[in-house]
Amino acid sequence: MSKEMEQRSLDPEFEQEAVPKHYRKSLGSIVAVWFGFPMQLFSAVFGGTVVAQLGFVNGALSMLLGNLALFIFVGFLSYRAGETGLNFNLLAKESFGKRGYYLVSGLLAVVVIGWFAVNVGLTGAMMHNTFGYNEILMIIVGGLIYIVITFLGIKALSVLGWIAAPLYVVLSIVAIVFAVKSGVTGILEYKPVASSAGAITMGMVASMVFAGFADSGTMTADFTRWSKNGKEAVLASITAFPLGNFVAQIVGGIVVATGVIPDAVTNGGNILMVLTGHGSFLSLVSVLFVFISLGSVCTHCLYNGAIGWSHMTGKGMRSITVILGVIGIIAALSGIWGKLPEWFNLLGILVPPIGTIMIMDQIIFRKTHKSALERSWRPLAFVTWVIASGISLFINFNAPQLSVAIMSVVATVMVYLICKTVVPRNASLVFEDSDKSVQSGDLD
Ligand SMILES: O=c1cc[nH]c(=O)[nH]1
Repeated sequence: MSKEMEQRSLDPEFEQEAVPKHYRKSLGSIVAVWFGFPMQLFSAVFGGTVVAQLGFVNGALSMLLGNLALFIFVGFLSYRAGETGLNFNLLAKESFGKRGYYLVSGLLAVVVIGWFAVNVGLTGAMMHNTFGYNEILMIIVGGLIYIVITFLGIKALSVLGWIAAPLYVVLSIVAIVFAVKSGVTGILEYKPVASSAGAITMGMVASMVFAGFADSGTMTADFTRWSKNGKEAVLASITAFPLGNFVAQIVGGIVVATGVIPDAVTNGGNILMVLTGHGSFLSLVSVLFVFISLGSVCTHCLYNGAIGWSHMTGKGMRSITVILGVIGIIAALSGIWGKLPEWFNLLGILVPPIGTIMIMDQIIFRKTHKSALERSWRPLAFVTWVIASGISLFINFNAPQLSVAIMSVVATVMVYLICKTVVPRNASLVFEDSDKSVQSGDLD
C-alpha cells in the first residue's frame, strides 16, 4: 500500500513531522494509550517472582522504586513530546544529529520488535500451558490480530487501552478474592522462599523494573506527541509509571503472598492459574484476557517499531507494520521469548543513557542546547553514550547487586555534565563534525 493510499483511507500518523495542534487528542485518549500498556500479564508474573524471592514488603518497595524512577524518566520525555508534537525519531535527531540518530532509533526500533516477538510468543505459551491450545496456532492467530490493530493506528491503540486496563483491574480483583479465600491472609508478613534467599537484591529488582520499560519509555514521544500539551502528556505517562505498571506487578505479588501459587519462584504471579477452574464463563473471559492484555503490549511495541522504521526509510507506517509484524511472528515461532533475561541486561545498559542525554539536552540545558538537527552527528551525545554504557557494563559485571539501569542514568548525567562543562570547548579533541558546521574540538 502506497503512503498516499494509506493516508487517504486512514488517519495520518505523522511519521515525518510534528502532530499538528488540531490533530492532538484528549487527555483520556492518551491516558488509555499509556495506562493500558504496562497492564500486562507478564507484569503480574514478574511481580510474583519478585515477591517470592524478596518477601512482600521488600519486593513491593523495590518495584515501587523502579517505577518511580521510570516516572521521572518517562515524565520528562513525555513533557517534551507533548510540547512539540514530535515523535521519538525527530526528538532524537535534535540530540544525536541527522545521521547519528539512525543508530539510536535503529537500536530501539529493533529492540521493540524483540518485545513484540517476546509477547507474541508469550501469547502462544500462555494459551497452551493454561488452556491447552496449540501453541503455534495461537502465536500465528495472536500475531495477526495484533498486526491488524496496529495497522489501524493510534486511535485503535487508544480503544484497546480502554478495554485492556479496566479488564486487567477487574480480573485482578477477582483473582485476589479467589486467592485470599483459598490461601493465607497475612500478605504483609510473606517471607521469601527459602531456596531463593540472596538470589536477587532490591537494587536488582528496581533495575529490572526500570530496564523492563526503558525501551518503550524512551520512545514515549510516539504516544505522547498526540497530547494537547506537555502537562497532559506527563499526566498520561503517570498513569503508566508508577501507577499502571506497579498495580500490574503488585497484583502478582499479592497472589503469590497468599501462597496459592505452587512453585512461586518459577510460576510467579500468573493470575491465570487462579482464574481458571471457576466455570466456563470465567475461562472464556480469561482466554480473551490473554489476547487483550498481551495484545495491548504487542500493538504498542509494533507501533513504536513501525513509526521508527517508517521515519528512517521514508515508507508509510502501515506497510512497515505488516513487514515488522511478520518478522516478529517468525521470531516468536523460533522461541525468542525464552531469552527474556538477556534482554533485560542489554536494555538496562545501553538504553537508559539515550533518553537521559535527550532529557539533559532538551529539558535541563534547554536554554543553551544547540539543536543538532543541522549536523550529521553530535560528539557530546555519542561520547556520553559510550562512556556511560561502559560504566554500566562495569557495574553490571562487578556490582550487579546495585541497580544497574538506574546507575546507568546517574552515570550518564555525570558524564554529560563533565563533557559539557569541564572539557574545555577549545581543547584539541578529535571530535570533529563531518559537516564542518562544528569547529574541531567543540564537543557539544
Ligand atoms: O515490557 C515491555 C514491553 C514493551 N516495551 C518495553 O519497553 N517493555
